[in-house]
Amino acid sequence: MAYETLLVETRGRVGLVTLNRPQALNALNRQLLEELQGVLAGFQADAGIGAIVITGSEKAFAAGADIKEMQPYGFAAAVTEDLAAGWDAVAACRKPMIAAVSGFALGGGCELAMMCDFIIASETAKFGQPEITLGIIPGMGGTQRLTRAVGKAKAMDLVLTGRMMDAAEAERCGLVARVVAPERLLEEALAAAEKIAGFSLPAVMMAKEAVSRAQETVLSEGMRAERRLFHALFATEDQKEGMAAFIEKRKPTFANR
Ligand SMILES: CC(C)(O)CC(=O)SCCNC(=O)CCNC(=O)[C@H](O)C(C)(C)COP(=O)(O)OP(=O)(O)OC[C@H]1O[C@@H](n2cnc3c(N)ncnc32)[C@H](O)[C@@H]1OP(=O)(O)O
Repeated sequence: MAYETLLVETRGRVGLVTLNRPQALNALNRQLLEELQGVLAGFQADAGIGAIVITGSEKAFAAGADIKEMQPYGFAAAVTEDLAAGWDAVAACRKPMIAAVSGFALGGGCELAMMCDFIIASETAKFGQPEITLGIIPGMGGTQRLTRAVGKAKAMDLVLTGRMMDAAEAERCGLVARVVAPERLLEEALAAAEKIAGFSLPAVMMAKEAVSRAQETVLSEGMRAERRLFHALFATEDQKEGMAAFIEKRKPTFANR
């Protein structure tokens, strides 16, 4: 299938999505959102895909939501169309997603990266929530996910000043999991994704669900959720296989059931 705003490939068990609107620094418009929703639904349904990498260009992961598309909106249209709500479907993808970020990840670009389960950044990456400079605030989860990722002080600094932070600062404050040289970015992200895709998919999905729960609830609720997911995995063939393989000193072969 051909897309206008994305390049879509599979590399082994990894689905690779490259944002592809170079003329607009990968600004996230309606068409890109619709195409991304479709691609992720396809990867979700494809038993051969165990993890997903979302990346952009060397200059920009994404420079935010498309300002030219948003500019004519009034309050009534924003509220009735629920502007930005379509991104919830992207964040709801149940397979692990890694953002491989080079260059600008601003506004919606930073928010898209934060919808992924973790971010691997090139040394050239720049993160920010500059919406305040446009007379708005983040609308794709920036005030919420950024605050959970980096804490109130840093989130307030970024959201209220609209400044950018570089990859080193983003790693120091916990937004980014790893920083790598620009030429190693995709290789590193694909290797991490392939590694994840080699594990039992039910275990991977439950691990993702359990860690994600920690972002949303109090400790006691999160502990209960973790315990139930942990118990449930003892009903899988993969648990038997994984533990038998350890005891027999061999590599496990997971069947994803
Ligand atoms: C989702 C919400 C609700 O949270 C809201 C948002 O995401 S609002 C958007 C937040 N993002 C921004 O404010 C960043 C806007 N872009 C920039 O500040 C700059 O483009 C830059 C600093 C990222 C890069 O600057 P520079 O290298 O000088 O490139 P430009 O000439 O500015 O850009 C090239 C080209 O891309 C177009 N562009 C860039 N960003 C966007 C955008 N977010 N939406 C639409 N178009 C964008 C820019 O207009 C240029 O196009 P042309 O004018 O050459 O046609």
